[in-house]
Parts: sequence; structure tokens; C-alpha cells
Amino acid sequence: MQRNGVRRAHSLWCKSLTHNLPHHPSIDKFQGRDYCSTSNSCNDDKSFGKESFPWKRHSRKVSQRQLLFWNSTVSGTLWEPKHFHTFSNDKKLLREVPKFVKIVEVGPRDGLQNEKNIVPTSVKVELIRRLVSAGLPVVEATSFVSPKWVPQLADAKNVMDAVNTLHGARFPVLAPNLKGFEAAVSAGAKEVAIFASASESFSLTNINSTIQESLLRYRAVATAAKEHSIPVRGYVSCVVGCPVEGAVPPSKVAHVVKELYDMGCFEISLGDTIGIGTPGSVVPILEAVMAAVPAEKLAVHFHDTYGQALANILVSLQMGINIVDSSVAGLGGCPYAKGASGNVATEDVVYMLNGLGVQTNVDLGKLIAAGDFISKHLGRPNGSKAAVALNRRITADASKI
Ligand SMILES: CC(C)(COP(=O)([O-])OP(=O)([O-])OC[C@H]1O[C@@H](n2cnc3c(N)ncnc32)[C@H](O)[C@@H]1OP(=O)([O-])[O-])[C@@H](O)C(=O)NCCC(=O)NCCSC(=O)C[C@@](C)(O)CC(=O)[O-]
Repeated sequence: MQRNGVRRAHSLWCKSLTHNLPHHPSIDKFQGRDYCSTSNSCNDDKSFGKESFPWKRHSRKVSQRQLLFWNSTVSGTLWEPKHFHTFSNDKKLLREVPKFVKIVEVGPRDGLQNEKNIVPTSVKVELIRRLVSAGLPVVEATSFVSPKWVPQLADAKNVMDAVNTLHGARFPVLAPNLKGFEAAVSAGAKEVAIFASASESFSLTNINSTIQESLLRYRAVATAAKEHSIPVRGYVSCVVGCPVEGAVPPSKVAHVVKELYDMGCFEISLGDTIGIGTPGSVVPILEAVMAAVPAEKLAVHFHDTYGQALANILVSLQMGINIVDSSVAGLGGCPYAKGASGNVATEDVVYMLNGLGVQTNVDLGKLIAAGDFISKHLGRPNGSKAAVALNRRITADASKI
């Protein structure tokens, strides 16, 4: 079948950033959590307590005024949800926003699958380790797809060998067919994700099959996964529009979502693969999908091509969604969706959620350090606006003391 063969157009920025944000032990709190084990259900423990992560105090002599300034800026206390809760989340407009949002970090997979230069396995593993230690409960680690089509993730087995020694998060991997599923299981994966599309053209380009054919394949994967008690996450790409077909009708999105739900996916992520959605187009899609599948089974996955991702996430939260996919440092783009930019940056999502008083259990300082780590490796600035602003602020504030 003819493929677009469109591959990564990247501009290279050469500025690298190094920052030493203080950090804290935070992965233990997740240890002992159960993994999902049943169809359409996943034992996500939303009760794990928000820990407070006071930054290390510097022991140099400063005045009381300087100390207050330091405490409220560099120390990071302004980032903590408790400082926002009382004056934002009680407002009528934001009443519907959930108290807890689960963030699914897709950077190591969705982010790195599109990189021009292949990232060494050790760097991927270090990135994943840092993301886990920042408190992210789910880190999508890699894909068991054809290395011919996605050479960037050809080291999936090696990544999993290292990831299997980490604790404190779930590490789903993409599996496009039984071959991928079997390879994932033998590499020790405990959760897989299947990825369908709401657009026929994108399905052909991305996985070389029609939507119907792909659903048949995925049913086989879901059945095999059930036999292994492996939870399956579902993705639907192009929920707003397709690079070839243009707008995709919400009813078509709802149909594919329902198919994935009926085959046992415990969670289905709605991907605006090319990042064209606005709240105006996202609301009707969510309405159609939520008429077919309960809101608590849905996640949103916005690329930020038009700068609309945070607005789309906010409106999704107001409609009852409490699972958000994002990518550290805004890494990403799809090799088969020309012009698609990176995912919304996890740092920006956490910053917004902190501002709304929504709990995530993610340590923003450690997350920013993880984003800086991978951005430095890729030789370009961190794609998160919040990370850049906070880094700049820390440097500026530190220089005043
Ligand atoms: C789907 C396939 C595998 C179909 O693959 P195919 O080309 O249609 O053909 P095939 O099934 O006949 O296999 C062809 C060759 O691939 C091998 N093969 C077959 N399956 C596998 C496998 N699992 N792992 C490793 N190798 C595999 C197979 O063994 C054979 O090898 P050969 O005989 O030529 O040496 C292929 O098209 C593919 O890998 N596509 C890549 C899809 C992809 O990863 N896309 C990016 C992720 S999706 C996405 O980004 C969207 C999402 C999820 O993020 C949401 C959003 O952003 O909106």
C-alpha cells in the first residue's frame, strides 16, 4: 500500500539549557499500587496523597525581605496547588473541574518516535527514570511497531529491559498487531495500547489498514491481552480532523471509540493528532463520544499545533474528563501526519492544573528538570512555555540574592 512517506521536518535550535532544580524522593509513594487487570477497568488509585515537596533551603545569609521573595518564587511554593485552591477552584466557572487529573506521559514514545536523529537507548531510559521520579503515574515507554516504519523506536526491547527495573509507574507500550503484542509481552510489558483512527486515510497511512481491518486486528490483540490479564488502552487518532480528509464527523469518532470500548479497552484516548481543534470543535466531539462511552473511560490527547491544547484540555475537564495525555518539553509529532507539532507540554499542563487547584501528584520542578534533560540532549530549547518562564525566573531571581 502506498504510504505518504512523510518524515519529520525539523528545525534545529542550538541553545542548550542546564538547570539544577532541586528535587525530592517521590516514587516510593506509588510503590505497591495495583496494575489494571480487568476489561474496561483499571485500578487507578487516585487517593495517593499529595506530598509537599519543599525545595531545599539555601544556607546563605539573606535579609527577611529577600527570604520571603526567595520562598515565593525560587522555592517553588507558588507552584503548589494549595496556594491556588481557595481562590480559583471555588469559582462558579471552574466548579466542574475535577479535583484530581491523571496525567499520561507520552513523551518517550509519541515524543521520540518522530525525532530526526535516533535517541540512544540510555537517554530514553534516563528520561523515563526522571519522569517517574517526578511522580508521573503512567509513562508510555515505547512501541512494538515495525522498525522499518518507526526506526526511532527499534530499541523497544532494550528500553523495556531497563524500564522493568523501575518502580512507581505504569509503562504501557504501543502494539499495532499480535506480532507487536507478543513482542511486548516477551519484553515484559504489563500494559499495551492499540491505536485506531477516526479517519480512513490516516488509518491507511499510519498502520496500512482500513479502520475496519485495524479493528479486527485490535480485537485479536484485546483477546490475547485478556488471556494474559494485560490491560489494553485504546487510542483514536484524528478525532477533530485528518491531514488528508479534513474535518472528521464526531459520529465517526464515537463509533470507533465505542468499538474499542466494547473490545475491552479500560481507557480510550482521543487524539487531536494534527492539533487543529479548538474548544468550539472539541465540545461536540466529546458530547458525541460521551453519549457512547462513560466520561471516566476517556482521556484527551492534544497536539499543540495551533496553540489550542490548554484551552481544549480545560474545556474537556469541565465536561468531566480527568485523564490527560501530554509530552514532557512538548516533544512529538506524528511521522505520518505532516505538519503535526508536538504534544501539549506536560509542564504546561501541570502548571495550569496547579493553578486550578487540581491535584496531579507531579513535582513540577523535577518535571522541568526532566524536560531540560531531554531538550539538552536534542539540542534545542525546552518546548514548554511554563518551563522556560520558570527557568528564566529562577535564574533571574537567584542573581538578585
Ligand atoms: C502496523 C504495521 C506494523 C503494519 O505493517 P505493514 O507494513 O502493513 O505490513 P505487515 O504486517 O505485512 O508487515 C511488514 C513487515 O513488518 C513486520 N512487522 C509487522 N508488525 C510488526 C511489529 N509489530 N513489530 C515489528 N515488525 C513488524 C513484518 O514482520 C514484516 O517484516 P518483513 O517480512 O518485511 O521483514 C506498520 O504499518 C507499522 O508499524 N506502522 C507504524 C505505526 C506507528 O507507530 N505510527 C505512529 C504511532 S500512532 C500515533 O502517533 C497516533 C497516537 C497514538 O499518538 C495518537 C495521536 O497522536 O493522535
